[in-house]
Amino acid sequence: MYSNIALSIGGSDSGGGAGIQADLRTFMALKVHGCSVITCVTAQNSVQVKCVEPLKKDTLTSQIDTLFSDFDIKSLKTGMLLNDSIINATALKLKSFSIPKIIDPVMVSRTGSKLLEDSAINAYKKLLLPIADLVTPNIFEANLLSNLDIKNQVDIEQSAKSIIKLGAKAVLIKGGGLKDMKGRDFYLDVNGGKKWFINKFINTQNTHCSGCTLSAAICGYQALGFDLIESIQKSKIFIERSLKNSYQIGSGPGPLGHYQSL
Ligand SMILES: Nc1ncnc2c1ncn2[C@@H]1O[C@H](COP(=O)(O)OP(=O)(O)OP(=O)(O)O)[C@@H](O)[C@H]1O
Ligand SMILES: Cc1ncc(COP(=O)(O)O)c(N)n1
Repeated sequence: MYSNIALSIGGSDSGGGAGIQADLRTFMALKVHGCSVITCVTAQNSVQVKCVEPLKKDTLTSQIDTLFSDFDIKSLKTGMLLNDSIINATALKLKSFSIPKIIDPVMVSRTGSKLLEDSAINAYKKLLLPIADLVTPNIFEANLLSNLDIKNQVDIEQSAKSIIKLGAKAVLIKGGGLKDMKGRDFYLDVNGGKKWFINKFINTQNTHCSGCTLSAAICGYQALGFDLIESIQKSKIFIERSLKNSYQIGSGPGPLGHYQSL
């Protein structure tokens, strides 16, 4: 138990909803040991992100070096990376690790605050997509990565093709930003493999951290040895159950109640 190790690289959410805190809860639910590399500290609750403070570059890279010098990390995911400098430093380090890398291109919080500077989108495209084994954008993020204005399922498939052309080995576009598409995500890989992954719609406002949880679950299942497709399949079940267990802790959307897998 807990002999498999996964790593999350992202921001701290002081409200305990999203970011590193959500990822560690997810890893724990899957009985995977979770390590964390913090990129930024956010002061955040269920209705706002009050401030964001990035860590110094050396503090960031030192966290990565320290972990990899001792632990046999089986998979990793990235979340909030905020700016060019963090993206550059992270990409440079990650290039040398041949473990599954899931890139969750977090750009804006559920409460509407920017978690990625506008100028950093090019760095995402140039440096992170080419080293991604899977990238998991929502509709807003897919629009920016593919320069499209997605309106329907056909556009989602078109956007996925553009993202693969940027170098990602696979992409999973979360359809929830479109009407009647919550729970429906489109997968495409570099070999032309494609599939709609679908879970039941859960009627809840408490969806803070659903994206972080999905990418962390995929990363966690990969740390346990499942291949990418199996990991996505299992993560969709995990998400549905965790959404059913979601709860409210403040006046805004609450977090998922991470489902304890057996
Ligand atoms: N109400 C819902 N019912 C069922 N599945 C949902 C619901 N909301 C989201 N999902 C699923 O949860 C996962 C995360 O999707 P979502 O669109 O919320 O990501 P996101 O916008 O990146 O989330 P966030 O930025 O809040 O962390 C996807 O697999 C999606 O299909
Ligand atoms: C540190 C951090 N990382 C990610 C999110 C995105 O989650 P959400 O879209 O639910 O606000 C967040 N709010 N904070």
